[in-house]
Amino acid sequence: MMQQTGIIQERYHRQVLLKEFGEQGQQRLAEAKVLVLGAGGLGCPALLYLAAAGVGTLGIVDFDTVSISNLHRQVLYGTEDIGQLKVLVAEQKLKAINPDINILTYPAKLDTALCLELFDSYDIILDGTDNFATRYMVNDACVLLQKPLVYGAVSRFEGQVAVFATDKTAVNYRDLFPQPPVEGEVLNCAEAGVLGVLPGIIGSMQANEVIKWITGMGEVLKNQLYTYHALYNQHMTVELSVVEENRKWMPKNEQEFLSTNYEWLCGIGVDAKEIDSKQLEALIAQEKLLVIDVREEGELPAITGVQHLKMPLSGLKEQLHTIDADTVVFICQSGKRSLQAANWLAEINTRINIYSLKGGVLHWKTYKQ
Ligand SMILES: Nc1ncnc2c1ncn2[C@@H]1O[C@H](COP(=O)(O)OP(=O)(O)OP(=O)(O)O)[C@@H](O)[C@H]1O
Repeated sequence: MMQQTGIIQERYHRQVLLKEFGEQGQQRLAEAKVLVLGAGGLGCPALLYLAAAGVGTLGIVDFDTVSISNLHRQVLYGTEDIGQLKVLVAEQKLKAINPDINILTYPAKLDTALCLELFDSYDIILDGTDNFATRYMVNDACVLLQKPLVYGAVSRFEGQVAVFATDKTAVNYRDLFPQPPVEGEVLNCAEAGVLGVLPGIIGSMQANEVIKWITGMGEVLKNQLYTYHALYNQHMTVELSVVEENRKWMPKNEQEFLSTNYEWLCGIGVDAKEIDSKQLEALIAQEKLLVIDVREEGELPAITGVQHLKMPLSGLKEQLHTIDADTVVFICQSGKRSLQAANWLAEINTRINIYSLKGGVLHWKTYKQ
């Protein structure tokens, strides 16, 4: 036991030497539980440094397997790992670096239910994922569960880092980016490219923020956004503040969170927001469905058999902010105006599940006969 303690002391000797860190810092790391989301470009360097530094428990979530185009930046993997699950290779490599820590792997695609299941048992979350749907979801889960979140992102030669803390004055991802970008506006690494070393820098910075948060050393990037440009060595720290207006569509409780479709609100599957009459009948059987008829006054046939609101398309834009329900279905005569209405609401609302009835009332009436 004495000998093992000696080896452990030697392993961490150079960081324990730092008076700001010391034995207390090492102890705090050993007791900490850190969850890393995504074992890709950002997750790999972050995991390497967190494991090497002696974080007691590391959780890793990723559903993906290693591919050859990952290898220039995902430094935990080698050519022989192609085709293997990232979390399993990562676990093996990290264990070889530091056998004294616990590693828990989750080979799954993170969704709302998994966020609620996992986040609670960790002290801090590091987001190394690469898509907007996951970032908004992770942010909202961390706000709901009061978990600190270390955010990072890279594209081409630029990267950014921020820490979303848990107190009332703390900024979160929605203050920074109120709306997901429209489809195609921001390209991911696979489309835009990325210099391999950049996620190395940004992921390492995320690990540094985690270590500072846990040990209490220095200052974390709370209410600040750090940006870095690798080509010109330009960097900037911007002060951020809470923007209440940006938060109005955030889920207010776990139930609302679970019923939010993050992929859909980020424009993934936007074309699928039309439903047919059969799907509408199934939705009507559910509670909290709001049906809105966007035809103008006096248009026939009338909608019967389901409670609904009348909001003619001509005045709808002014009324959009009053719409509040888990699920809304817009209906018009043939399905064109209702699709327009659904798009308008989707632009300003990131929480409601919004649908348009394909074929409109005419199709629905025929279906019911
Ligand atoms: N919802 C999610 N649940 C679990 N893992 C996720 C989720 N979203 C993204 N990831 C993981 O985050 C990692 C992000 O890594 P990175 O940005 O380097 O891109 P990549 O998907 O590995 O590669 P490329 O974009 O070049 O195909 C990936 O390993 C991906 O599988």
